[in-house]
Amino acid sequence: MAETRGIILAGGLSSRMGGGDKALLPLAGRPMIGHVIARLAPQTGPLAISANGDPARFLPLGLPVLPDTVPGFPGPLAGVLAGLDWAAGHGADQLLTAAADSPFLPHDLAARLAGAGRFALAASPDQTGVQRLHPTFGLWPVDLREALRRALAGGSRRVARWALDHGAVTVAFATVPFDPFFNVNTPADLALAETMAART
Ligand SMILES: Nc1nc2c(ncn2[C@@H]2O[C@H](COP(=O)(O)OP(=O)(O)OP(=O)(O)O)[C@@H](O)[C@H]2O)c(=O)[nH]1
Repeated sequence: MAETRGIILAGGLSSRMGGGDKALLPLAGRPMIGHVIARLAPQTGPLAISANGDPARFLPLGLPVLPDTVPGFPGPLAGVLAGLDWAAGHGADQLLTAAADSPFLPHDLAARLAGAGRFALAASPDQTGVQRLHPTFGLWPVDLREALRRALAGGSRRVARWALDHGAVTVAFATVPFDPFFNVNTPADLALAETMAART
């Protein structure tokens, strides 16, 4: 059976939030990333946090922190690469990824993605019913990591495009009662997440 490890993508600049770590902002009594850990941990093997800078700020969460290995802030794909290298180093076959700023991710994320194939990305319909990809939520085969490394070295930053070009299938999730991939980018989103957390 395939062994899977998981990472929570928490790098990036959080510029729409005014900088700092979105992942550590308090939401319903704990850091936002705490909600993601609580939902993801039962779904996969060992977890790590993908983040840059001083790892000590994540110490209370008790998970290893993986810095990006691509210079600058090239986006979440660099975090996926660091996660794939970490998973490969521990003999895992696959990597489950989730974003730290989506505190209501599906409880059946891993099962649904794994049921679709060895490389799968999540999607959900927008308000017009069109399926939108959420490429930070995926199940990635470890053996694609050298191809991803080359793509990043060549300047590729578009997660969804790269994944679809490498055989990823998409898995559609329901948005009732709300979109489980709702993500917190701004202070207004954080306020909305508080009201959503009170209802979950
Ligand atoms: N490891 C890693 N994660 C990233 C990087 N950029 C974004 N992420 C993560 O990917 C997810 C989506 O990021 P965005 O909201 O698009 O970008 P952001 O930098 O967090 O926020 P903005 O600056 O407001 O766009 C979040 O969970 C981020 O923490 C990166 O360069 N490295």
